[in-house]
Amino acid sequence: MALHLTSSIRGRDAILPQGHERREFHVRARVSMTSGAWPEGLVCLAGTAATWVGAHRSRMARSQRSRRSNGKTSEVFQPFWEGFAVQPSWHERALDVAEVPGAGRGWVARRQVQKGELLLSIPRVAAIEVDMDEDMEGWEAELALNVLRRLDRLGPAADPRLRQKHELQALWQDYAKTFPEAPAGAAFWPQDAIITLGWPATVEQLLAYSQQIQESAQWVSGNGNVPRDAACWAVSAVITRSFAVDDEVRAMIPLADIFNHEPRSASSDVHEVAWSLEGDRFEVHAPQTVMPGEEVRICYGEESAAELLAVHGMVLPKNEADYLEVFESVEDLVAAVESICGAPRRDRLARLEVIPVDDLLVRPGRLEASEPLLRALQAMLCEDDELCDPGERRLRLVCSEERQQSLRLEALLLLAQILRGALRVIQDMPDAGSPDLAVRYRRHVAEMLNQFVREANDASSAGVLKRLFRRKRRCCVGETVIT
Ligand SMILES: C[S@@+](CC[C@H](N)C(=O)[O-])C[C@H]1O[C@@H](n2cnc3c(N)ncnc32)[C@H](O)[C@@H]1O
Repeated sequence: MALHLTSSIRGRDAILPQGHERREFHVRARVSMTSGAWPEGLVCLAGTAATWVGAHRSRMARSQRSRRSNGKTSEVFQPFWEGFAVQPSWHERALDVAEVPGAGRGWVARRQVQKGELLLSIPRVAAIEVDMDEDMEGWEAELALNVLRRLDRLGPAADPRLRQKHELQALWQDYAKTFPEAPAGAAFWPQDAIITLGWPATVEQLLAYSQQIQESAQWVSGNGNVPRDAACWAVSAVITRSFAVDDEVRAMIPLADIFNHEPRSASSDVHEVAWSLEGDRFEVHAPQTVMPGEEVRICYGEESAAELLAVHGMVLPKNEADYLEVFESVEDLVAAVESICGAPRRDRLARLEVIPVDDLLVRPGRLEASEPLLRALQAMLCEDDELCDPGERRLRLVCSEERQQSLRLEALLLLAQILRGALRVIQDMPDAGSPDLAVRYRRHVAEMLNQFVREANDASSAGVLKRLFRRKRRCCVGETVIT
């Protein structure tokens, strides 16, 4: 049976420790931003990731992560490896636990590891699980309570039926001591700290997710009769260290939770399935070939910077799965275009509604990464008769090649103008009073916006020059597929 991350990775099988289900993250809560200084029409809300072609991590980056394993760190895990009956045997293992700067501990190759090689095989009985159907929300509460039960940490007034004796209880109690003592995710921050993240869509997502997490902690605290801190610890442990299995089960799997995250987009060719459930054992296979001393990382899912921050409290320098939600809906996009260009477009809304909200995102990297948003803008800017609806919820731009280029240029300049406004707001936010991670997140957002604006400037000056010097040629009718 294949295991997969329920909604973040579409159409592919994988098992990934993941902080939350994307659909849960998208619970919406209206936020009134304090600044009021956002460019008119720029409303940011949750959306989901669309695929895009991103750069793959370089050999250089991998070798920078190479770590000599410290024998002592690894040996701490020998009793767990043997006690949980992990295979292959401790002496035949391909990996060591090592300290990885900036990432806590991670699994490092003791020898060359071949892509697809079996790294860990863990009996299912060693895991702590919760059943999970498609619509189950708040799974983290149930799994956190199960963790506290397994650790025998329920309070005296908890329902006695929840008490559980398990053969691996003592081992789990020791194993759990290796977890971080306090939650690191921004979902546990107070509301005013979350607001300092600055980007409206992120703030909105985080506030909604934080509310869900707080409610889960409340439920765990009540049902387990444990202090709030203990409940938050357990919820944080399960959202940072559990694995989704076929949309049916969520599991804390000892030793498998030591793999660190490798951010990758859906289109990455190294985005291989690392996990499977074979019979009554969880298996982890190497997602790619790794040299001795290099860390083996797996992809937790297509997590944006905001999602990683919410769950894990980390802002990674490079994340090809990242995105920024610029418009909440096509209607917001229309409003932005109208307010900047002064051209009414509302009557086109019905036709434009086929554009998925997933397209209204800015992504890091070259302009091509944000192509769906640029195409949506072109559909907004063109004349009525240049837009063709061939049915099946598709839209096409049908006009001369030259006209298409000019529309693309217009779209680029318009989006750059909108993003420049957003950039100013982000950059003007004072660092004082914001958690360090919020400042890092805002810098990350500013960097992404700056990159887009730079690229747009370069592309538009190249485009203008091309048009100025273009020799007269016959215009042929071209087609651009919008959706
Ligand atoms: C599943 S655990 C991985 C093992 C963890 N490093 C440890 O020491 O126990 C997930 C946590 O590891 C850290 N982590 C995972 N991937 C990381 C990365 N690429 N960079 C920095 N920290 C990372 C985060 O703290 C995250 O919440």
